Amino acid sequence: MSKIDAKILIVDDDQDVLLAARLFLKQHFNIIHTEKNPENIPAIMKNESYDLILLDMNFSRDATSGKEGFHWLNKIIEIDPLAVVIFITGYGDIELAVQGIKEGATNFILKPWDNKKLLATITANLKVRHNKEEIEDLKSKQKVLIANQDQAYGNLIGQSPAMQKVMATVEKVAKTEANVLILGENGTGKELIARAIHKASSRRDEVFISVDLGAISETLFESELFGFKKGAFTDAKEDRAGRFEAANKGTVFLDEIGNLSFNLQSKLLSVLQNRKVVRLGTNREIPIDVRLICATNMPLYQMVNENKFRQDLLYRINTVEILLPPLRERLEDIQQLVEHFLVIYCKKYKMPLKRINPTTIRRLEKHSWPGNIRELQHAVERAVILSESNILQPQDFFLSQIEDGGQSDESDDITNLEEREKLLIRRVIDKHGGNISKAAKELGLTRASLYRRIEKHGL
Ligand SMILES: Nc1ncnc2c1ncn2[C@@H]1O[C@H](COP(=O)(O)OP(=O)(O)OP(=O)(O)O)[C@@H](O)[C@H]1O
Repeated sequence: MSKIDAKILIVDDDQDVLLAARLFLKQHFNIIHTEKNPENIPAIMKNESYDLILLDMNFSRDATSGKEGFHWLNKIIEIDPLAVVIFITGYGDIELAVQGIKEGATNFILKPWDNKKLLATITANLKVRHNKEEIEDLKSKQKVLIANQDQAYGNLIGQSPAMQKVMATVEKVAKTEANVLILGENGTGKELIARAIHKASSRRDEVFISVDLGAISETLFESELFGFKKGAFTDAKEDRAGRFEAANKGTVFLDEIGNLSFNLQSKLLSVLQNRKVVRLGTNREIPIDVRLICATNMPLYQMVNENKFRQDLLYRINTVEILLPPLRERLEDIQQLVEHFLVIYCKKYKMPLKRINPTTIRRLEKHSWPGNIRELQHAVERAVILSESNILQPQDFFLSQIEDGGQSDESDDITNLEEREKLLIRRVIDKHGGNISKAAKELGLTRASLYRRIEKHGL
């Protein structure tokens, strides 16, 4: 019979117990160590790591209080927080043993024991150690993932009074559990603000799950958000947790909430009211503990008046509201943002740090930035890639003139068809903040043919 690969320590002041346990367990497990004196536990554990420890509850003669057992249990957990400890106890001490489990023991076994039962208890509890290790491993991976995710979003920049006010609200609201509604045009930084609230909250070590409601179809809404059981529908090949469940103890960010149909608004409201989800294909309610942050670029209050958005849902999500002004209303932030993105992109493309002169900044301040900060970010990235010089000039940003005052349209001077096409493509891409899919749609092209034209014109 092959032995189970496990290292077990038995601590008991009764030599007979140690001997009997050792002889029996040696037949089933690789390494068995025994110790008569609990005082030696710290020294032993300094050099060895055990998969499981069997620990007597009372050491001194006639002792029955279990105090010693608790003392040594605490010591063991202090040395190895993942330790799996099984108390060895007499019939009269069951209540104490149960107390021991509350204090951190994994299980208990009664003396004199039945060998089969001892074996079954040890085998079952060895898995506990394995599970604890797996959980620790997942937790540390989660930390790395969270840090990585945050890095992709970067810091919140903005010295304009409007942004300073937003930042002060973020700081205040982060300390609470209040639901937050962030309103603002596309690309104004709604998700970045939501992440900043999460990062400054007591949930910062848990996950931040972002759900783009505009991208989830009516049919997928429930399975994506609430999860499903294997077989609940044709493609449900395995049980799956929904985003709410996955975000448990963390934050859920529901982006584009204004895009939800009336029917789905009711389903969402019911989950928010009950704080429970039911996976598709089951009846079991799963409690969820999430911080809710919603965002939209749609006029929710007007939609309520037009019966397009439920008033009760609005009141549930808007405990605190943050309004992000468009970039054209906080021009003071442009210089700082450009410098911020220059550092990021020069590093990304392994170039010496490029600079920008005041004339270029003034020119950027004149642009209306319909795609807001995302558009500015893409414009800086493009300028970093394409500009030959170390100091960026207005022309490096390919800004269209028509939006910036309306007096002159550079296309008026262009009679060459190729040049006109180039200008038009540049403008539409700028208008959509660099979003190729949207630009292609507006131009009536497929993404592939837009890419071909971008290449042809060297855009
Ligand atoms: N104040 C800011 N400081 C630095 N970077 C910012 C700031 N605001 C936005 N950004 C950057 O601009 C980009 C767009 O921001 P974000 O995705 O948060 O906008 P959004 O309002 O959620 O957009 P959408 O409405 O399209 O979902 C991101 O890369 C973000 O890091």
